[in-house]
Amino acid sequence: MALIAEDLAVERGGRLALAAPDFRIEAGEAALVAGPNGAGKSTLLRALAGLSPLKRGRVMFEGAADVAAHVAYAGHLDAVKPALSVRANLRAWAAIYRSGGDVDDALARLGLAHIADEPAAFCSAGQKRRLGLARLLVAGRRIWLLDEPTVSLDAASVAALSERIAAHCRAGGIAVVATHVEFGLPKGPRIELTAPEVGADAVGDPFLAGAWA
Ligand SMILES: Nc1ncnc2c1ncn2[C@@H]1O[C@H](COP(=O)(O)OP(=O)(O)OP(=O)(O)O)[C@@H](O)[C@H]1O
Repeated sequence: MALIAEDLAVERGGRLALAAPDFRIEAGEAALVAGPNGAGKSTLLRALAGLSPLKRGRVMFEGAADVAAHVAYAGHLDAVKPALSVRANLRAWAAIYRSGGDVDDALARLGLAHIADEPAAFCSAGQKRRLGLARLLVAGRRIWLLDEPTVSLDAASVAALSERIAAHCRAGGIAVVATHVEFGLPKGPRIELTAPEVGADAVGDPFLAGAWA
């Protein structure tokens, strides 16, 4: 019942973007993915979601390699359709996941019931983020991948998110959370990433190299 990664490496733009330590996350655990800007946190989540191909290594869930089929991914972009109502946005996601997830229950749990019939275009940044997180509740997937989920959230919403993740893990789910802001998470491994070493021929980060000065 564990999510296991071995020898993972991913290239983006022709350069090594991720070289992750091996990890094993048991059912009921939440893993914290930590590391400085550019260390590969988003790349790791994208790889687990099947959005970035592996250069090396393997990922397994319950002994099989089709990890992406078990994943619900909340990335940096909110994927909100502004012309649709808040409820219609979530219904569309429930249909995509074919989960039969309870849309109105998810809206209520994320504090969005009062704006369910408003166009999503009217949502504030935090409300859009909560709508993105409500997708997880209707997805019916065992593995939640969350990339900086606290961005734009107020303190009450961070506490509610923490409780939703805890409930997911209590039900036997797994969460993989990349965050610079450590908030209350269920127990689980800490996956510490460092930026892969760049070869002498590689182009470094011009910002970090001081090229703006
Ligand atoms: N679309 C892309 N094309 C090429 N390289 C990319 C792309 N996106 C990210 N990278 C590179 O991949 C490496 C890892 O980036 P990633 O976004 O995974 O880091 P991160 O740890 O999530 O950073 P942050 O804390 O800033 O969000 C960085 O060196 C980055 O420059």
